[in-house]
Amino acid sequence: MFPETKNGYTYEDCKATADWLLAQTDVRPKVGIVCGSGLGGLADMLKNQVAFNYKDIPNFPQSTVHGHAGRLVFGTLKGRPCVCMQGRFHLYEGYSIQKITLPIRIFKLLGVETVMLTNAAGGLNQDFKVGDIMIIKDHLNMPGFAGNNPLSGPNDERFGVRFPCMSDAYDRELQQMAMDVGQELGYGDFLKEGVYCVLGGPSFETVAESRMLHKLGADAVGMSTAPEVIVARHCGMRVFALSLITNQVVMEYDSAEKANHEEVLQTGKERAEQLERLVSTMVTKIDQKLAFSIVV
Ligand SMILES: O=P(O)(O)O[C@@H]1C[C@H](O)[C@@H](CO)O1
Ligand SMILES: Nc1nc2[nH]cnc2c(=O)[nH]1
Repeated sequence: MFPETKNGYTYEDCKATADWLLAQTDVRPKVGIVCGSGLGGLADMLKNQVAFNYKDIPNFPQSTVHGHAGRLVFGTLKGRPCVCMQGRFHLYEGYSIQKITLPIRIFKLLGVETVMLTNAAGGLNQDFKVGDIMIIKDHLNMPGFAGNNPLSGPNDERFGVRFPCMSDAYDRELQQMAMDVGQELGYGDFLKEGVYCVLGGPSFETVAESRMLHKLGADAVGMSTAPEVIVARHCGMRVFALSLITNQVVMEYDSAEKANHEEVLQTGKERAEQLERLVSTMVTKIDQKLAFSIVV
């Protein structure tokens, strides 16, 4: 059976969860990280961990997907206080769009200022290869086109405005920082940028759908991230996101390739180390930048 779905969480629901967490850890995170399919190793990098299983956190959904451990981990990444979702929620798990994005509002109430999201995605851009890391510069929110937006329903101004702007959703300074860090780390050959398209899943795309998405300007397709980004921007957090291109989307009828979750997880394993180094190096630079802006 599908997990329980609740349509809408109040500010008080989110605050109760955030306060429950804050009472059990001294970590006061400034950066919140969401790990995509097979990319949960990032959370293991945190030192001085205080970790919670999702099933023990009030109001939290449960992870049901292989490759999503279902733990919220507080700790320090290279000395910087962070909180990390080792596993995210997806629409296809049967949760409401408000429920899959609930942790982002909890991030906000924990004091997070910058959200960094990773995901596994299929490559539509013909110049992309499996193993490329795509810095997301924009998204196509297909569920939103059909009226399924995480901000649907009553708006609570304590989170943000009724009609938030999304033309600057992905922080341009952080995109540039990722490019610079990637170059420094020698990732130039496999670091790309592009537009991410979210679909509801869980079925992968037909050939006709993939061709359509490519024509619409999508470089990669997945089943997450955009709803989280909308909620993060609504409540004023900075956003950085990247996709690991885990498979090439099938665009030809005579192709023998078949998309599958095992390939997605396998590619995650092969690129995990580089991806973790990119994100963790950025965290140290974001922190320096914040410290600098406070001094100035
Ligand atoms: O959580 P992400 O977006 O990384 O997960 C992707 C989309 C599906 O959940 C799964 C398909 O293999 O990977
Ligand atoms: N929709 C979708 N999600 C993915 N996640 C990882 N690969 C893919 C893909 O090819 N399509």
